[in-house]
Amino acid sequence: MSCRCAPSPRVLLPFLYPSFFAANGASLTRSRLVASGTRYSSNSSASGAPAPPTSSRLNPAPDDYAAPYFADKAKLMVYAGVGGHGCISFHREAYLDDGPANGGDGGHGGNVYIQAVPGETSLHKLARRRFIRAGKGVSGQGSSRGGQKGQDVIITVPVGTVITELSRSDPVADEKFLNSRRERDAEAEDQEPVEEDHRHKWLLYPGISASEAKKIQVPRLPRRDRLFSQPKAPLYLDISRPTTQPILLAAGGLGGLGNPHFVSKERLKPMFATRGEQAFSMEIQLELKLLADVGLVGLPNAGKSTLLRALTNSRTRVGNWAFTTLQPNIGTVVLDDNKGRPKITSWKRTVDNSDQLDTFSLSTDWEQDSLERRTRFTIADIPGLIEGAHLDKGLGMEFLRHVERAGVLAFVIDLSAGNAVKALNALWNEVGLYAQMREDEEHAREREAMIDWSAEAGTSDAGDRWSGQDTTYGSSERGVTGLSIAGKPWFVVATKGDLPGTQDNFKELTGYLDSIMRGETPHPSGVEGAWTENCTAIPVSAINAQGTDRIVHWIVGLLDG
Ligand SMILES: Nc1nc2c(ncn2[C@@H]2O[C@H](COP(=O)(O)OP(=O)(O)OP(=O)(O)O)[C@@H](O)[C@H]2O)c(=O)[nH]1
Ligand SMILES: [Mg+2]
Repeated sequence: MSCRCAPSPRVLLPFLYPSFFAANGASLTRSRLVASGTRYSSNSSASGAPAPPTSSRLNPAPDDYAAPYFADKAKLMVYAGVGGHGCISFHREAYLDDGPANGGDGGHGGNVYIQAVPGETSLHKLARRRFIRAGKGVSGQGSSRGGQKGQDVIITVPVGTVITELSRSDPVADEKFLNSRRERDAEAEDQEPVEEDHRHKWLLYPGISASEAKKIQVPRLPRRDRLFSQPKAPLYLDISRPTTQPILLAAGGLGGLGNPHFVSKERLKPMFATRGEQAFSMEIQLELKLLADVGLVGLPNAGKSTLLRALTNSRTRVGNWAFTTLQPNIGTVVLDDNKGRPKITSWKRTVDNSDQLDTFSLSTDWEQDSLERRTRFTIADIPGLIEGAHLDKGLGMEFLRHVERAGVLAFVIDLSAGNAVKALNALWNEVGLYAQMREDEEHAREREAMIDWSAEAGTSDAGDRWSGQDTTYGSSERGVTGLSIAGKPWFVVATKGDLPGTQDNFKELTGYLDSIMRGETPHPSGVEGAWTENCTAIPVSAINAQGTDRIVHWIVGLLDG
């Protein structure tokens, strides 16, 4: 078992960090500590400063944690259902053995939808599945009985999921494209277009002989449009709010037509029906970007998880070694205990989109802002970053996407682990490189979206193929600038303030932050116009729950704007 943090010596905390002991209203964390059986007093005098206990909720044994299943990436092959075949049948009853055609139509194939629901928090269930298939349409039957429609499938994902199309196969669109090209070529050469052989799309009556089958003249295939049009390629959905209605990913194939559809004066007994349509399939990549209000960014072993435990009820793993946290953890700070008066009064902007069905675009004209009392906010603790994370050192930067959308960034710096200013600059450097990487990706995707890779590109019907589709597919977040992360409000949580010899480090850090606020020193990311308004450093001893109340108040102030 690895050693836990050693009990700190009795330091003169109230004199060194007066803000630990600033009166801040009711203590959120104190009550939890009392509940956990360990009593601390943040007003304890220097002489009575409690030594951290050997084991507590904030200094737990390395095996005292809860790790829910979590996956933030998944790749899926999505298959819509194929249509059921039409039926070739004739009415029969006593004394009428050769009645009229009565074959039923095939059922349409099932569709695949995607929907973001608030209860979901991870993609781990989808990450284990490679394929999602909607139901096939059932073939039609005699006595004009139509086949049942294939079962639709709804993929439920957490809010904050980004869906990117990797590839698609649409047999119907491909065939349409080939037909139009054939017609164009024939027109260019001033010839009659060669009729396409549609025989493979027909079903012939099984009772007829091969020679009879050869003689059968099938009519032209009726022109039919899919009930639902496919989203425009390449699909890119950024679902940052719960979707009130599922979003279509893959439309099922049309059911085949039964033989009564082909009855005519000349052909009273059609011995054929059409087959069900082939279905659309698409490979998609799902990427979850957790939507926390606050993101904790820090070097490994800085004390991020201990801080999360001190601020919330989270039971994330804490250990005295680097990379204790291997996957993001989310904790919730409850501001309103629902027992009457809220502990802290805070307001948040909400968007009223109740009339809208497709609510996945980030900003549109119909949005109406309104104020709502904030009763809680969430904090994301991610694995530690190290210098050179952008070169894939340590766990790399991939977890930074979970704080990319956070309203506020909290840089957690260990005051006992070397120069705090250097650590802060190293973190901002990695965050800045990450932001740049994301912007490059966005630009590449924008360029990609401008090129129509579909088989129908350049044909006249390429436009109307997608015409029924809502244009809000795709993210309005595109075109982010260098301020996407550097423009966010941020502050520093200077942890492990209880350890001796950390005061000078803290002083240097506050001096550095003051000079940033005064504009004498550039923002640590080096981005022009970055947020430098109120970047403070809050000293805490998370292991003793000292100074953590101030963080809650500070965050609420930043979130309220
Ligand atoms: N003395 C003291 N020790 C602390 C404090 N906060 C955290 N620690 C200790 O620092 C060690 C690392 O804490 P963690 O919370 O696991 O650090 P982390 O930043 O989450 O680490 P990774 O998940 O590896 O990135 C543990 O042994 C904690 O007990 C503090 O305020 N004071
Ligand atoms: Mg951790």
